[in-house]
Amino acid sequence: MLTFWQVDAGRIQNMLEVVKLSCIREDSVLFSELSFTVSAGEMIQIEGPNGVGKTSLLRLLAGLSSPADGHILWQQTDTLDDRESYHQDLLYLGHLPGVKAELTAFENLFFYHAMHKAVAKEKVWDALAQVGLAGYEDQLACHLSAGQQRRIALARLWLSDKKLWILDEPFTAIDKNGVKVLERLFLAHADNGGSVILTTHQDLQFSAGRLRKITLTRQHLTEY
Ligand SMILES: Nc1ncnc2c1ncn2[C@@H]1O[C@H](COP(=O)(O)OP(=O)(O)OP(=O)(O)O)[C@@H](O)[C@H]1O
Repeated sequence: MLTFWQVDAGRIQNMLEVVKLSCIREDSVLFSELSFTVSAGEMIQIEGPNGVGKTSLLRLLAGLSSPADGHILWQQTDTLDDRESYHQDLLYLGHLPGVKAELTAFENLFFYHAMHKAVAKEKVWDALAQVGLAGYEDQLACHLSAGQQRRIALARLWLSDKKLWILDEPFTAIDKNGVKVLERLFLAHADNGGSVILTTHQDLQFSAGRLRKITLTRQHLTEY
């Protein structure tokens, strides 16, 4: 039997199905009748101009807000019907770093994971090293730069066994080398059968066809 992490190229499954999703903010329709699927092993970039609704869409996908209309299915089940299973498979990183200023880099990562399941301290140290924070583990987050604080949040990805990563502007404040490291991580995740949905205004350097782009325009959707 196939496990999630052994995706058979001939049997790529649709993991996430977005069906006729509509989003209204204040009195304004950001998008409506938005439908697309995300398969295991796929990386998707949601793009579009400022204010078009990318963050709003990711928040809907992560279950942090409710659509005006439509459905989001995870492995053929409506996420509203089994929110718990969906969230067990989901890692969402918002566009703010989401780190506690008064905790150290190590404490931020260790306590975040301890809330979900036990994690070995060595793994936390290793994850911080992966994001270039070796030597900064015991620094208070508030004493670190914006990019370093963002790296604490991103280090969660190295500890993650979640299938679906939804990442809002993960490259914000990250330097060029850090962007490359993240691109390699996303590719490895997808090659292992994971799925990544992200927003960014950057041009990413994946080989042709590896990153699918979905462009939001006011009330329109273009996919290529
Ligand atoms: N909770 C909210 N209440 C009212 N309006 C909101 C709310 N959240 C977002 N909006 C509005 O919805 C629109 C889309 O916002 P959103 O953050 O989704 O855009 P975006 O495409 O992610 O933009 P950016 O590229 O600047 O990050 C904006 O006009 C914003 O002001």
